[in-house]
Amino acid sequence: MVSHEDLAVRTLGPCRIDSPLAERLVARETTQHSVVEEDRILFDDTISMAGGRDLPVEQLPSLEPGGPRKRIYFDPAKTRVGIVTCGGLCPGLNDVIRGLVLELSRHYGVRRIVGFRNGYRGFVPRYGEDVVDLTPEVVMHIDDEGGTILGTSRGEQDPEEVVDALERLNINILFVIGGDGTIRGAMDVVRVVGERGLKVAVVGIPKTIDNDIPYIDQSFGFQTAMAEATKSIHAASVEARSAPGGIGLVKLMGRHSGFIACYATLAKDDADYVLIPEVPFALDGERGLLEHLRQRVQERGHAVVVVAEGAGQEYIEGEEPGRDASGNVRFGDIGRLLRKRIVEHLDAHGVENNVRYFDPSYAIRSVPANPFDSAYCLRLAHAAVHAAMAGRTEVIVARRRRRFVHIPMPLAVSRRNHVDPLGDLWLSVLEATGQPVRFE
Ligand SMILES: Nc1ncnc2c1ncn2[C@@H]1O[C@H](COP(=O)(O)OP(=O)(O)OP(=O)(O)O)[C@@H](O)[C@H]1O
Ligand SMILES: O=P(O)(O)OC[C@H]1O[C@](O)(CO)[C@@H](O)[C@@H]1O
Ligand SMILES: [Mg+2]
Repeated sequence: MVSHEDLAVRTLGPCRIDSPLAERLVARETTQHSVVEEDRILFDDTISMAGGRDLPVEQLPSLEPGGPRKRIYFDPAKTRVGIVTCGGLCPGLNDVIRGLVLELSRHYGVRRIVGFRNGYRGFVPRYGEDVVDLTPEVVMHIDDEGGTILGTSRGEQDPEEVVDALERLNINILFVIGGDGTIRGAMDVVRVVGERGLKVAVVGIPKTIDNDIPYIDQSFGFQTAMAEATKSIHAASVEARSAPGGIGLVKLMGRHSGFIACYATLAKDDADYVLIPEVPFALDGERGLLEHLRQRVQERGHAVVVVAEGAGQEYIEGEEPGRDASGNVRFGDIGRLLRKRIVEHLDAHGVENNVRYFDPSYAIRSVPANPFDSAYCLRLAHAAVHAAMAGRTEVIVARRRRRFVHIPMPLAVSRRNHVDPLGDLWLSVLEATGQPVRFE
């Protein structure tokens, strides 16, 4: 259970400098729409969860609100900022970079902002990466494109070398935009910064199309990626309905969490089956997927199956899952395996079938953010700048139940966000598809 201590945010020191934004904050109070900096946001949101702790309200676990402070830690005129993007692509990376640069320069008056190229390797001299000066002019229209203007990478780098680069460039604030691995890397940087007695704030903006960062409503780019995925589900459905025994099979990204598969399915409401890593399924047997699918195709003439890449890995034989440069598992292709097994099963039962396999893969994450995600990215960037200028460190900024909050990095990587097989989302998927609760 998350405790009060888990939610404590680290700061570099007292805020003694008047914020250039202070005037705008005078009339603010805690309402449904804002939380003042002196207030806290309760972690639990049901009576049973909060009541179960048996604590007075002021001792209940609570989060520090995000947003501007009246006084800040860093002197903007003397502050130098670094930005890095790491891990896989995600719609909105450029929006976040743009938002950070514009907020820092226009509202705080920070004049020295650099981007490190290609993830954490951009700090390490042997890669020979250049450093990019980021000005409002440079970033103004970068949100029109997907990807990241800074480039990104996977693969471990020595945090000592990262901090060497921060020292060489006199960086006071480092913004890291990335997923769980990136946040772990940032925690190593914070440790080395502390060991060297430096005052560098490290603030993260969590990025993942998989939506697997816990304790937050939704990661930026997720909505765009899942909207993009619906196009493949629609195409699969059209193909399936247009051929005798048509079966549209769509494989979507989602290594450990099936959020994209679930939401894209709900958005399109065309799929008959959704398979995700969190819910194991039997393939064979009377109550297995293949037999259910055969009956469905015979009854309705067609079917659509959506599968997340991490689902059903136990069926991929003879292949040890590989690892990428960061140590993340590289799964076998469950889509191809399903296609083969579906064809074999229906052929064996003399059922005509036409399987159309879609693997949109990188296409769903390399697009520019949609307007909702763009607005979200901008607000996350603002929150990250406010947090860093106020000397917060080893935190990510995020929206939780519609409030912007600071979440300590150790908590953000303490577990993964999963689709709960007993939760509301999976229930909605079962209602939408009509698939059995379990294939067993
Ligand atoms: N456990 C870890 N400790 C320190 N650094 C890490 C760790 N895991 C990953 N990193 C570093 O963080 C960077 C990005 O990690 P990774 O490739 O896992 O992507 P990610 O941030 O998790 O994003 P994605 O959602 O795309 O997986 C890499 O440079 C990697 O070396
Ligand atoms: O091929 P890459 O770039 O390593 O990324 C693939 C992985 O990245 C993710 O999109 C997460 O960022 C996963 O869904 C996917 O397995
Ligand atoms: Mg990751």
